[in-house]
Amino acid sequence: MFWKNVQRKYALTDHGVKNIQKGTLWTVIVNLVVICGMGILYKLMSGFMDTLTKGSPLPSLLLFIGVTALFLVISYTVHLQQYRATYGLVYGEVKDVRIGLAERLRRLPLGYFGKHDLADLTETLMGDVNRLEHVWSHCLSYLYGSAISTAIIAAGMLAYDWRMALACLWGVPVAFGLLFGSRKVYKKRSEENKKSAVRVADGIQETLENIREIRATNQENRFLEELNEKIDRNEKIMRKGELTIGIFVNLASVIMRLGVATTILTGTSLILGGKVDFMVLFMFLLAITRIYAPFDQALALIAEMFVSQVSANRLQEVHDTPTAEGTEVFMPKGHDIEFRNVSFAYDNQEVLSGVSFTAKEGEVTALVGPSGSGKSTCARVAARLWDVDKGSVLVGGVDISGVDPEVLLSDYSMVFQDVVLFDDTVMENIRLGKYGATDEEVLAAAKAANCDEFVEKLPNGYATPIGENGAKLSGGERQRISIARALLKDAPIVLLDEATASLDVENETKVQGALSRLLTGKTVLVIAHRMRTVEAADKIVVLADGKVAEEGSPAELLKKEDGLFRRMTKLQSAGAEWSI
Ligand SMILES: Nc1ncnc2c1ncn2[C@@H]1O[C@H](COP(=O)(O)OP(=O)(O)OP(=O)(O)O)[C@@H](O)[C@H]1O
Repeated sequence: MFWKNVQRKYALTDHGVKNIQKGTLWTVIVNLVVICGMGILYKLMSGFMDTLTKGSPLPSLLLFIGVTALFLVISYTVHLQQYRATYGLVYGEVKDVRIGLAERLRRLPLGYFGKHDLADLTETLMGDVNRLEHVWSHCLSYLYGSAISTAIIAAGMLAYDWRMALACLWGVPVAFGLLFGSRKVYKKRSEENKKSAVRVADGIQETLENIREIRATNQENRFLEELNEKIDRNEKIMRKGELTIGIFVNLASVIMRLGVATTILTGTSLILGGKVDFMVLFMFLLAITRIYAPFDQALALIAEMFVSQVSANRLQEVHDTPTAEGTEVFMPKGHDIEFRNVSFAYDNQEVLSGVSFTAKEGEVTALVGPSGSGKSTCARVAARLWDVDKGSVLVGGVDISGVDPEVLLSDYSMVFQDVVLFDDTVMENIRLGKYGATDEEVLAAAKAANCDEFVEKLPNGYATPIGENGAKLSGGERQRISIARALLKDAPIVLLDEATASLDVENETKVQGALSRLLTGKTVLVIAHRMRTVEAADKIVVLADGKVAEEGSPAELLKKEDGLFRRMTKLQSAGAEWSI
């Protein structure tokens, strides 16, 4: 129960908590071995005292050298074991926790990423894990081990002389009580600290990502001033936090050290009263240094332990968020996509409400409607990138909310307007469409998507790296890579979001040819802003305010006198005649 709590509280893996247990055990052994060393010293001293006071023969030096040498060997061995169990094993834990987090993030529904920005998640993966690593390696085992060994030593001391034991030990519970009592203050400071650090990271990321727009609008100074302000505020919050922690930790350390003074005072008065001899005081003074040493180390880090709670909670939040799970068996009867009374909301803001329509296999179904009417949301929901709130989406009669997203998505090809590319070569970016595709397959898909024309001009052809998110390519070139990916994947369902919008007329005509090859016999859901894109569609679903306003073939809808589709088509043809 105790260890389960520790595991959850400090976001440890099963393996990690076992390492902490091991580290605790070795810390107990180390502390007890060191106290035995004190015993050897005490024995030597009392031998000398007896020689001085009672005239006993000098203790055998050879025996003491032998015992000390043995002690050193044992001490070295147990310290090494403790080091391995605390520092050594923790590095494996860091790796496991990061991999576990990344795996979890991979399986989370997209909605989660809408609520957390990139800087925040990067901070969790890197900063929070780093902070916890320090606590796992430097604090937990030391603190728990010291608590156990002190309890054992304290029991021995109390049995030997309870007055001296109390004089020695009273500072430990008081100091730790003070620190535990002030935990809330640390937590508050550290939450403030974390928020302001994420705000700085956000500000830097936003400025770098939007540097083009910032320069184009001459807003550099304003952005820099805002960033400076965030950095200044963060520094002030950090200083305030450090000061608060420093005050409590130093106060606790002073209280604990007062134990030395009370031991000397009590020991002296007991010696004067003839109740104990000097060697008892000497023994307790030796013991006290050993009890304080590990706690001193823990004291310096205990604040970090409390502060790390905020990081652990952030990690735990990722682990507690339900992942998009489902069965790995997906055997639909055909690939019709059926929306049954689907409602969906982003952050309680309903965007789709009671949407019902069917996109048939072998047909092109176009989603049209005013901006913000919910077309892209429909496409995302159709691929389970988000889960619906009410109703259901069926593919070939199977409710997709019960299918593992990875398995489901192997049946989808997607070409969206905002193409995502990786900092790799053209070849590898296309190969992403189909895991393990041969070079020949990749080149055939690239050719069909009309990529040859721009790739020939690149210094290393298909082996040319294209920069972060394809920064070295034009919008049309990026989109052709995305179409090549979809062609390579050749999945039975194709989602297109204005796939040819960034192409010039000549390229659009060429790519349309490739697209028609891709679309033959598939279930195609096209999101179209330009009405001429959907002239050849088999069916049109018109969305307005998240509801289906009209449905039918283009010809049927054009006949509707006061229809939305007819009005939009008319408006766009009027727009086409207008020019600067
Ligand atoms: N990630 C998100 N979080 C919150 N709200 C969102 C998110 N994505 C879209 N919305 C909102 O949902 C509504 C529908 O957006 P959606 O992108 O589906 O519309 P659309 O019809 O595709 O628009 P457009 O034609 O302009 O691309 C809009 O009001 C939009 O502001």
